[in-house]
Amino acid sequence: MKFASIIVDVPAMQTDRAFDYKIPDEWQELITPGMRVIVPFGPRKVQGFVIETKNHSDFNRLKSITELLDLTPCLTPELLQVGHWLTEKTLCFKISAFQVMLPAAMKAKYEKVIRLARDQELVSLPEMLLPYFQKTDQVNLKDIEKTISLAFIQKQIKLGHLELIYKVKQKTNKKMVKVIKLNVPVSQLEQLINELPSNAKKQMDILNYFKLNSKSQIQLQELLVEAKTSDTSVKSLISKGVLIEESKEIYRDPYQDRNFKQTSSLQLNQEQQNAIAPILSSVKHSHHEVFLMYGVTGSGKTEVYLQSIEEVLKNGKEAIVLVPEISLTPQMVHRFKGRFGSQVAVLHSGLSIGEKYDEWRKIQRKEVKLVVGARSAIFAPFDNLGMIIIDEEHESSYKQEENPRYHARDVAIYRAQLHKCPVVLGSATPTLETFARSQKGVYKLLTLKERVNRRSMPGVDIIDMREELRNGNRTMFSTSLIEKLQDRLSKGEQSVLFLNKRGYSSFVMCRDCGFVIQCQHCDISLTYHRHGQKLKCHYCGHEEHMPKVCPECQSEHIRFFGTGTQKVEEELVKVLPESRIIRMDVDTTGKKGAHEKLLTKFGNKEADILLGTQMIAKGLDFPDVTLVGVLAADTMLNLPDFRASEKTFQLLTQVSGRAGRHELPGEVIIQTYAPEHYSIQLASQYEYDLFYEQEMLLRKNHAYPPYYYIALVTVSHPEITKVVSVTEKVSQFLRRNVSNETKILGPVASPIPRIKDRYRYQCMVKYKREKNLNETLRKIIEHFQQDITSNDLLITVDLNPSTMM
Ligand SMILES: Nc1ncnc2c1ncn2[C@@H]1O[C@H](COP(=O)(O)OP(=O)(O)OP(=O)(O)O)[C@@H](O)[C@H]1O
Ligand SMILES: [Zn+2]
Ligand SMILES: [Zn+2]
Repeated sequence: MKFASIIVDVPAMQTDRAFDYKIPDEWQELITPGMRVIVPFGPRKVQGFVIETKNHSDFNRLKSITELLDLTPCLTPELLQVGHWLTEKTLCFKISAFQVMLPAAMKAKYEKVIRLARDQELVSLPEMLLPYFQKTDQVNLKDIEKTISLAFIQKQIKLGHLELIYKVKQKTNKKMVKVIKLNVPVSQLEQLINELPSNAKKQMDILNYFKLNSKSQIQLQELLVEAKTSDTSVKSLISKGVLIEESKEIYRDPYQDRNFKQTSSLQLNQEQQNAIAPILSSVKHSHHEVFLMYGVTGSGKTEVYLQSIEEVLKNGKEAIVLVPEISLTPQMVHRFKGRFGSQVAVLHSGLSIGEKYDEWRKIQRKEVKLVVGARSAIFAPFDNLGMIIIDEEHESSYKQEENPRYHARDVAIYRAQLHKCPVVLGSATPTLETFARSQKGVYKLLTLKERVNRRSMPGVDIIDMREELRNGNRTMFSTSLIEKLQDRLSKGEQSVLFLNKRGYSSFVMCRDCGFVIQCQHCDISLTYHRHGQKLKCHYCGHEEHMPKVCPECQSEHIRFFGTGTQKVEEELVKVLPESRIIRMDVDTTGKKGAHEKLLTKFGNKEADILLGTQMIAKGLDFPDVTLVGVLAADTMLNLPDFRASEKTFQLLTQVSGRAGRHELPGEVIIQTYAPEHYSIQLASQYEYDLFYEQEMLLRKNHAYPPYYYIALVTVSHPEITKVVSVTEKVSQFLRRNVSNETKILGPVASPIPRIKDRYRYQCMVKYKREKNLNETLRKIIEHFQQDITSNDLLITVDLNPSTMM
């Protein structure tokens, strides 16, 4: 192969295509699609992905590939295909699609280097430059910039004295350690020791160490400690040829030094057996199918995953398990490592860049068979996939909120089709989209109605906080919650207190009657804007003034809301001074490993109450937790988001599911200002099916998913007039180019109308069928290309947004 088609790392519309390069003779056998290379591109060198090799190119005067970064392709042929598909699906650049599939460590980083121009004689350089180029012909721009102005350097470049080049740097490299090996047979050691001069005590210690432990190699660091010896003694033995030193790559293993208790398969109950049978059959017949495993919390879904995977591995295939970032708790990792040991790689954002890179390479080298990870693990470079599992499929973290804006579920289904293997989506509260598909038979529905061992679901009490206020309780804890917390304290049982942070401080509510101000056109709460004391609707643009009294009951106690976990903790200590509290939020879990430490502490019963935000809502399975309290159930209901009710229902169900999972029965207290709201009522009764019906009706009436698809176009620019006029043009163009059934809403200011000094406007497309929509959207971006490249305009398109922000 003489030529390669390459996608270069220049994310722009004009460069979003393959470029041909010559393959130098010595690499013609070496280069295959999926490898990363360095190529000249204009004045600089950039990283690129080889997507094809060929014997013929339609272009002449091609440049050559300069450097080869991989010897094994980092993208398999299948992942290359996934990349092309992602580009089509999410309208992203090809380069972004390829890069998102790789660990951050492999992304190129560029360094600007100033080099002495060819033929440039040192003597004719301006004097101030001399010190830099005495010993070398190139200097980092960063270093030279410290003392010499950029303008001066630029002038020198113009004069042809210097040139600026871009050098590609790799972010992280493999971690290497020094290993010391014995270069003689162990049997000779005795004799060698005797031959050493008597003052070479340390060298003797080293040889004795090898002899006594009958080892032939050891890491240098370990040897120094174990044999209590010094670097110089090791060196002299190396110079004598007794030892040799080698560099060996090691993995940064975040779970090293950890023992995972080995577990084995449990006897499945009847419901579990019914659920696993069709999955196993699909595995056995290499048949692609999407299953929705709809099972209440604690019904044993994870055990079904584990046993399905066992079958996959037995067939010599590989599996991917996605879990939401925040539930990638040690508990979850333990369950997989406990069953599959070293066959498991773990990928999540708590790992360092280097650790992630190492876990990824274990997959690439086929040293593991299974990956458990957050969203991006869906791109694990397995080439013989036998199953993909997405736990808590309703979690919004499966959608990436930046380019490429993909949903892991879509990628999973696409990959599983290519590999002819099943996808299992699991949840106690599936998204409406997914459940609707299972009702239509697109996905196969598997149901687990009961908790394992028929344990009952915890009873739920809804506490009306308006009532509490009327009775003179101005604290954030209801009388009933405090009583029950006290009861648990006296019995030595544990409680979980959950504060829903999302949605705080943005909506306006009456503390006396619970009335929340909503848009008269959209059934969505208005957002409070401190600036100008205004309330705005982010869907239709409607706005009004912040009222002085409640429009419903005339009370003056109308205001916007806000409380943090820290505040809750302070208050809690006041009412329950004897309780031991662990607080988990962004502040206490910022440090690496903190999350895990706090949970372990709680698990060891070193605390009575676990207080936290979203991050404690999922996946936790502690036997002594018998009480769950939700401090403000309705905050999320008021987000400007048509999924607000659905998300509230999901969250309440998840949190309630943490109580009474083992022998002791559980209880749940939900505090709210909107006790009659259907998503709170139905969550408290574990009535997913009824919730589904009711919510579907609303979605139908308001033309939202799953009845309609949504595409969101967001325009941003530092000048508001520009933003408005572009968004207006975008909306008009869309209106002209879609069918009658499709609705175009906008232009309207985005829910967050300005970020980092850029104004944001949006336009929403609601459609059922719109075959050419992607093409139309692409045309829009192309049309504004000039403004995008040179005038700081940004147009983002999100097909299927999970938030409207
Ligand atoms: N067949 C079984 N026999 C005995 N115990 C089981 C069985 N299946 C699961 N369990 C146990 O029941 C508990 C709940 O199961 P699991 O965590 O798998 O449920 P889940 O549906 O995944 O829960 P959630 O969605 O709430 O996280 C666990 O402690 C698990 O070990
Ligand atoms: Zn009121
Ligand atoms: Zn509105």
